[in-house]
Amino acid sequence: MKRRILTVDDQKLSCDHLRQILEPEGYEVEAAYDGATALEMLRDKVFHLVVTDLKMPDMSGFELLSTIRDRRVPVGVVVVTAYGDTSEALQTMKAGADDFLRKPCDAEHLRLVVERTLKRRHLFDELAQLRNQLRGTYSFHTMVSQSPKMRRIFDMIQHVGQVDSTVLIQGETGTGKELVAQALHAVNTRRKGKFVALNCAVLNDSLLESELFGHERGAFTGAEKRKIGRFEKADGGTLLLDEIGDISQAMQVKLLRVLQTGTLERVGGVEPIKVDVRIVAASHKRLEDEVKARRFRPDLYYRLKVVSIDMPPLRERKEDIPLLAMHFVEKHASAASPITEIDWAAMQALLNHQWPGNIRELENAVKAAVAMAEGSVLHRDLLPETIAPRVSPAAGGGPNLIDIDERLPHLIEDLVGQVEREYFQRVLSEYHGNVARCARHSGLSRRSVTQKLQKYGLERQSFKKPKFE
Ligand SMILES: Nc1ncnc2c1ncn2[C@@H]1O[C@H](COP(=O)(O)OP(=O)(O)OP(=O)(O)O)[C@@H](O)[C@H]1O
Repeated sequence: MKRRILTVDDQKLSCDHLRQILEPEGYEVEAAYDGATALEMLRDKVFHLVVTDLKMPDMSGFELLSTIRDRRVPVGVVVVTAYGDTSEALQTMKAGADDFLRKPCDAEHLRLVVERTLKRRHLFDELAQLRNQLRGTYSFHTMVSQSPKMRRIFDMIQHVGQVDSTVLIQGETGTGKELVAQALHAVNTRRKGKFVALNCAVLNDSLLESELFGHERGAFTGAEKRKIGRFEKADGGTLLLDEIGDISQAMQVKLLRVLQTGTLERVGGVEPIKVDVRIVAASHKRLEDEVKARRFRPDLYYRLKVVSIDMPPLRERKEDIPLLAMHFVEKHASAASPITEIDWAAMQALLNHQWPGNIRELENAVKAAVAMAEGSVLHRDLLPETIAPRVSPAAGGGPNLIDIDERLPHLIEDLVGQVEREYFQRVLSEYHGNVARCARHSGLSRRSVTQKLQKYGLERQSFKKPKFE
């Protein structure tokens, strides 16, 4: 299908000039000589891109852009600004322009900007469509991820969830260790019992001991009532011991004893109490190193790491950033902050950041941006400066002030490919390889489904229901 471009300028000559450059490139080009006509044309016909002048007598290009975005017309917009007016260019980007061009338009630059904008729009639209189709495909309990490393962890949780082995989850802060622990609880029959968590790093030994094991009335000054500890509260369920690498040697001994015997004594108590608790331990420190440095007991370490899960940091699974960012937009958007999209420049800043605070840092950044946003789009300058350093207009000068990361289209293309492959795999298996039913389900023609299966090397035969005589 030919890509259709609408040029908007009160100067007929300028529209003709754009047409002369763009038509030989294979685009279908139409012109409107004022904003109101442009809006009418956009209502009546599908356009993929609008290239509008900024200065026009009745409705300015700026107003046209804002109306297009307010009405959520799914079209790319490139604004043509006066030469050298940097602040104007920045303003238009803030208002949701995909890109801008300076007058007089250089043919080569125009071709490049148009091609790039159309490509990005196309990928973004595809991504948005897939997101709707696939809500669910990349979720696992309260987590979302499409990175192969995380998908393996999800499989593992499903697998070890059925047994009661102790699990050690290691990984940097904010990588989702607690969510993994909750998922381990949720897939186990113990989900009928409680999931109890305790951060061991914030308490001194005596407080930690009474928090874990409870205490009897009068066990120490201030112990006015009997207290039930976390172990007892988690009886029949799961106990997450977070930041286990930070507990003292003395506490390690006490904990080991409870793990070995399955019984504990409350502080100040004499009666052994039997508990049936599945232990999940988490640590941002690598316990193996702590053992080598003789700060952590090897016997406790081996007892904890019957199953070991290593959480990859976010910088090693950048393909998850668009998915997670959109997940957090959806999670935190509200009637007062009705964000539905993340613009290109903001997404690029998210992809370029190194995320020392991992997913928690990403969630906080998106949450704050959603709360501050006024329109439906999360723009780059809503993100913290540490993630999206401000571009000073004075420092500009090149054709584009915002440096577009050229890897991004590939990254998104890969993502779309992966998402799509998994989608078709799932639908094929649901309909046992029946292409007609897959086509009906996905709203595509049989031919398109067959092409997709070929593209992703999916053999419909292998999804057929086995026949038994
Ligand atoms: N895969 C994921 N999908 C959605 N949200 C996630 C995912 N992973 C983590 N989060 C969110 O990121 C935040 C941090 O996750 P979590 O508390 O589980 O990390 P953690 O590794 O236990 O952190 P810490 O080491 O600081 O205790 C939470 O708000 C959580 O909801």
